[in-house]
Amino acid sequence: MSEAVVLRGIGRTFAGRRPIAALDGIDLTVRAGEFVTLFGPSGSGKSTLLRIIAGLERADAGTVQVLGGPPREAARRKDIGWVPQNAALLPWARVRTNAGLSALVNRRADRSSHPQRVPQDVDGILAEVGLADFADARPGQLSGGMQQRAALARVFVQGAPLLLMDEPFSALDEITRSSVRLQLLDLWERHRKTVVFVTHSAEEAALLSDRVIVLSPRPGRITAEIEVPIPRPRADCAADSDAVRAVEREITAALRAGASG
Ligand SMILES: Nc1ncnc2c1ncn2[C@@H]1O[C@H](COP(=O)(O)OP(=O)(O)OP(=O)(O)O)[C@@H](O)[C@H]1O
Repeated sequence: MSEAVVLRGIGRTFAGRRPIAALDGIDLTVRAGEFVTLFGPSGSGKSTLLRIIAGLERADAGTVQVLGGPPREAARRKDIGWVPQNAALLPWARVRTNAGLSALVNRRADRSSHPQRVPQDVDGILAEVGLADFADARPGQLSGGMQQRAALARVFVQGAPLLLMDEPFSALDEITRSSVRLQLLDLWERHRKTVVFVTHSAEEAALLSDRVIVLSPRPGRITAEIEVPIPRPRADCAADSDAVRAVEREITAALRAGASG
């Protein structure tokens, strides 16, 4: 399948005494294996859109197709992995258990075979995120950055073809954040899952993404789509290469133009 997510005319208004129009007329196709970032001001509906793709929130208008069907079907098949802002690891379980848990639970919950979901080797992925020596540690023994790397390992072990990440690094300090970001870049370039990512960092969006979708202030509408032409693998171009800086400037300019238009 070449299209992982297809959104057509998506709108969402939250009811209330003063209804809040969060999203309006969103048309977006995410190709299988693409890394797409949603970028926009606070309140532009990024999390709402991610939740609609995950099947956690309904759209009032438009249609949503995820992996060829309704989002809830994909979620029921455990074909969607979610990375939240906080690592949300089980404090009493070792890192290896945490990383393997969702894959194990999914296997038990649903024994039918889903060719798109390929659970990965736990220790192999922990090694890829640099946690091989901490597989037997408990989350409390890890730094914040290491905990978030364990959360990344967990979602890659799960083997879901579509990963949704809602500001996964926003709670980290800047130095830790740039190192975990490179870890995700490396992991993604090896595994090439479809990712829809939300961030407030133009630098992060430029470094990680194939394409950046810029949203206007509320109600969120797509005001720009920026293809990132930086060749992969990108680990060597680190955060301060001229190519990343140029894309970062383009994203920031598009955000400003969308906010004023
Ligand atoms: N359950 C809800 N009930 C009422 N209003 C909501 C609900 N969820 C979101 N909203 C409103 O919808 C708008 C979009 O929210 P959303 O969290 O999707 O934006 P965002 O772009 O992710 O923001 P941020 O960057 O600050 O996380 C906001 O004005 C928010 O207050």
